[in-house]
Amino acid sequence: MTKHLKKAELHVHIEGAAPPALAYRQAEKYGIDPATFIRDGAYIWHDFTSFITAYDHVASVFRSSEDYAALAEVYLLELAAEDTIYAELFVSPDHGEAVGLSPDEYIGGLATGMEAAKAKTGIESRMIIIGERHLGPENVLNRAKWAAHYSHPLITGFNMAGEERMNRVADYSAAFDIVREAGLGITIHAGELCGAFSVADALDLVKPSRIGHGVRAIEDADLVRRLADLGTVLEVCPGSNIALKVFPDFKSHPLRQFRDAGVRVCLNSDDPPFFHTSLAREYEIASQEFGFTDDEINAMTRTALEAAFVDEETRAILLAKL
Ligand SMILES: Nc1ncnc2[nH]cnc12
Ligand SMILES: [Zn+2]
Repeated sequence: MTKHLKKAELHVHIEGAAPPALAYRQAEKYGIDPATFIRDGAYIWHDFTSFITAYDHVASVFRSSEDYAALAEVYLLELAAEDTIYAELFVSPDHGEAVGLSPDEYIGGLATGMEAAKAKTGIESRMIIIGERHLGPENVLNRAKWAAHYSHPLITGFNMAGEERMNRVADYSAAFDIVREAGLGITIHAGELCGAFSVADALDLVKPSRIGHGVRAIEDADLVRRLADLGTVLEVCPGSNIALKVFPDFKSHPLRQFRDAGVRVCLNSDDPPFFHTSLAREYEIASQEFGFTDDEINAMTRTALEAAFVDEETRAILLAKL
């Protein structure tokens, strides 16, 4: 049982964490037919492309600062109730802009929810700005320029998510140069839909301290050694990988191989209700499906806190809670 273990989440997309019941109520509030993306209390999708479409539908029913405050608070309270002490939320101002919310309104709403959850439970959280790869290099570059100049104490990092099969990492490297120069922490989705070359591109051109997923690096033994030598942290999301058919089952999933090869790994939930999971369930999967002991799982949580995009004082407080 991993219920009692302290937990940390470094890889969760905020709109992807919306409980279907909340998204349903939001749709009704704005006169949108929820049947286009929710059936029998679950989100409707069948592959990565339809997942992204469903994700965009869910995002489109959050239309005000208050909606985003409620979403962040509901999700963080859920995490805190499962002994989570720290969470980084991937936030995408492009989704706010798609429904007419300015970045100020979008970020301000999320920050209100994060502060409310901290006041109620003590859970610490930060925001990581997402550039959506499928919106194209120019869009991601503009988002990076915006992130580099938008100073907010809860925004501490930059990430690129979205359709990995579109373009190459090289097309986006200028965006990462800008946010690196601005002092933001850097992580990037790679090695999820594309193979080892995508992780190698990320290491060569983006030099991230963490990689979202990264799991298909397992296809290249030299690359696995390189990840171990560099100390790059993989934000592993086993439930997501199985749901999206990156691997057919947990037996084929390389989490243990990475850990045994000395690659730094931590456990994450990605878009929990889409993949019928939660952070607590990912911890349980690590125990039940991968056979990790409590000590081994605690070591992954420690890795997450060591790799978190927080100031050193906050990191020391979080590590002391473990
Ligand atoms: N698993 C995932 N991969 C890439 N982009 C995403 N956006 C939300 N979830 C994602
Ligand atoms: Zn992700």
